[in-house]
Amino acid sequence: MSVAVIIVAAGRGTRAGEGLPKQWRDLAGRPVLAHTVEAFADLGRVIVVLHPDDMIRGLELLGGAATLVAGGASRAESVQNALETLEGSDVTRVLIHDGARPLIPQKVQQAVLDALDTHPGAAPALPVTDALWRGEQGLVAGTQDREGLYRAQTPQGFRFPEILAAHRAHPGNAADDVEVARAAGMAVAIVPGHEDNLKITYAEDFARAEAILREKKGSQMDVRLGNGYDVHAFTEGDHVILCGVSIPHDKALLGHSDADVGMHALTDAIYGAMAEGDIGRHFPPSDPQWKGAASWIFLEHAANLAREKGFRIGNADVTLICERPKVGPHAIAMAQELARIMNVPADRVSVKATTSERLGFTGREEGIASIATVTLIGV
Ligand SMILES: Nc1ccn([C@@H]2O[C@H](COP(=O)(O)OP(=O)(O)OP(=O)(O)O)[C@@H](O)[C@H]2O)c(=O)n1
Ligand SMILES: C[C@](O)(CO)[C@H](O)COP(=O)(O)O
Repeated sequence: MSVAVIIVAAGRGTRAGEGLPKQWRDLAGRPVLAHTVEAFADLGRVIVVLHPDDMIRGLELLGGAATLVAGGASRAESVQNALETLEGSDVTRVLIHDGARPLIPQKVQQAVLDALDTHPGAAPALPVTDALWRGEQGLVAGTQDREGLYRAQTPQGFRFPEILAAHRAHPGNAADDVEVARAAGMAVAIVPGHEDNLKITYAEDFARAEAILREKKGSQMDVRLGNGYDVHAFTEGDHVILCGVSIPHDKALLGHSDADVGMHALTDAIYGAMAEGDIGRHFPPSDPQWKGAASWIFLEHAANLAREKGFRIGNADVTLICERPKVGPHAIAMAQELARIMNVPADRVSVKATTSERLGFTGREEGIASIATVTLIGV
């Protein structure tokens, strides 16, 4: 079973008022959309549907953490655009989620996926608990029986071929994908939703979402800090590889692997935060299979191990210490490459450089040193 998650975020958020569309506004220090994407990081392939005007912003925020697709004029069109990109893939199930629901609990995602074992569609919802009235001109004009009424949430999950066919057949203007699925005759199971899974719709919803996040973080805080340090000496050559980026230079770095000193420091920082030793413990230099190895193998292993142990990478900060080559022009590409390998949003990774004022071995250009710091956050 291969799962894809479609996060629709191509709307303009008009009801949330003026300013940036709600998915790009700040929620506890990061854009709403960064929270939403991160909530699905462990599930499978993530596709984010964006307004065509937002594609560059999306690339900067999400880097390699998601595939970006341009949205349409309605939510249903946006969803269909994403579904079409999956045709011919190995995806068998899709979860379709509002980018504006950043606090989606993992147990709700799992309940939807589990229900797809027995139903072609499944979606979370909460029973209506308040009394319902009809109103006219500010007066109560009657009551409405609430028996059997639910407040619909996302992610709404479906078997892939059926929902693609349903969207293709639908005339448009559906409130959600359950409506599209039902129009095609698909049975959709209701699974328990969650009060935290609010859809940010109006400006005041941001304060509610912040409060929920604060409460969650307070009760779950398990933050680990790791540091890493590495040095590689120069040898003859015509380029160096730093944080996954190849830079022409009049020397190369000497090492058992590709000598990517920045990536090694970062990898050791992740292992360190988990008290899991260092690269040498997981990839012994005595083992010939790692000779000349690309360092992304080490970094990816450390990041995956962190995830397996129940952590997400909060942020990573790498400093390269050298007189030459100049790192500045490559720093953004380096940070994006590290983010892609670790599968974290690009705004959580920093690469910077300093000289040592011509002092010491780095000052004499005998080699390059690197230090890295990382936080791991228990989830
Ligand atoms: N053409 C559209 C319209 C909506 N959405 C997405 O569908 C989700 C639910 O829609 P809603 O909350 O109504 O968002 P907006 O359409 O942005 O809000 P508004 O109606 O206030 O403008 C949002 O994540 C929104 O970005 C989308 O991807 N494409
Ligand atoms: C899909 C949805 O979130 C279900 O509650 C909702 O229908 C989409 O948002 P809107 O406010 O109805 O546009």
